[in-house]
Amino acid sequence: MTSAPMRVGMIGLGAIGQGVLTQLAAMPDAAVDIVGVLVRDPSRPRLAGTPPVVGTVEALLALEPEVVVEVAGHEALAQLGPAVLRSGRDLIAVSVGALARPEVYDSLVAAACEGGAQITVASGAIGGLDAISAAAVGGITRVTHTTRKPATTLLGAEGAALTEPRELFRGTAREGVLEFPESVNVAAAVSLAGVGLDRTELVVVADPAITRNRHEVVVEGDFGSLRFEIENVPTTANPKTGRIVAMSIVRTLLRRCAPLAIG
Ligand SMILES: NC(=O)C1=CN([C@@H]2O[C@H](COP(=O)(O)OP(=O)(O)OC[C@H]3O[C@@H](n4cnc5c(N)ncnc54)[C@H](O)[C@@H]3O)[C@@H](O)[C@H]2O)C=CC1
Ligand SMILES: O=C([O-])CC(=O)C(=O)O
Repeated sequence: MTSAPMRVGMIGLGAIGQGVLTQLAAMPDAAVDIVGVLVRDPSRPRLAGTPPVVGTVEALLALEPEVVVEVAGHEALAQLGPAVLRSGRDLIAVSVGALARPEVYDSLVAAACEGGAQITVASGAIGGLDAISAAAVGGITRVTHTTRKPATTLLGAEGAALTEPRELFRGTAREGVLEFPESVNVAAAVSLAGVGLDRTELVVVADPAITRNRHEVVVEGDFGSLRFEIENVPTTANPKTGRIVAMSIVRTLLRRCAPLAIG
């Protein structure tokens, strides 16, 4: 017996959104149907094969997705996420740095409780969230997260003149994810898995010698210690964003209906 494909709505059709469509197109056996995508301008011509586009969250929910994916940025998650959750649909989010604003955190959690729905933070450009959240059960003493991206990615034209790495930020994850809303959402994910946004130490470095987006996380606690490093190939559409982010969305969707779920 085959079950009906999972009905998925998506908010945003930029580097990650297009990446999700491309990955799914290469997986014809994946039982995932993107029933609609919320975009800023639905009248704009789209590539052949693009799912139906809509211009409001109400129109997206009218397409009856069972789950909605947010890949559109902090403001979109803050403004549109509550309506999705209140309608009873689960929300898979990547712009998780938005939760550093207490009022956004509170409104998303309240809407999830009201709708009986769940917010899942996709692993996005990072990994190890499962181990960090397990370690948090026993007690974590310290978490440091260092993000290095190519200098031009973080500084634009000014970065081209850099001859050595420049530290752009050192402080709490809460401050950093709001200062770099398109570059270190991963630090918010690590924080929420571990010791929270105020106790997670974040460093952001613009590095003229690298071509990939690097994240390094070190955790110490009762469990022992953990060191996680990843070097992400940037997407062509948005060099701040690694290719793996779209892959993580597809993986999160497939996990929802898999008989065996890993991690
Ligand atoms: N957790 C993670 O690992 C990562 C999270 N991100 C987050 O994902 C966001 C999206 O990343 P990309 O796709 O690379 O950005 P992008 O800039 O390529 O695409 C974002 C798209 O969302 C659309 N959009 C924005 N607000 C919207 C709204 N209210 N309604 C409909 N569409 C809207 C924009 O028009 C744009 O097409 C980033 O801003 C960042 O916050 C990005 C990379 C990694
Ligand atoms: O793709 C990455 O390297 C991470 C990123 O932009 C983010 O966390 O916002």
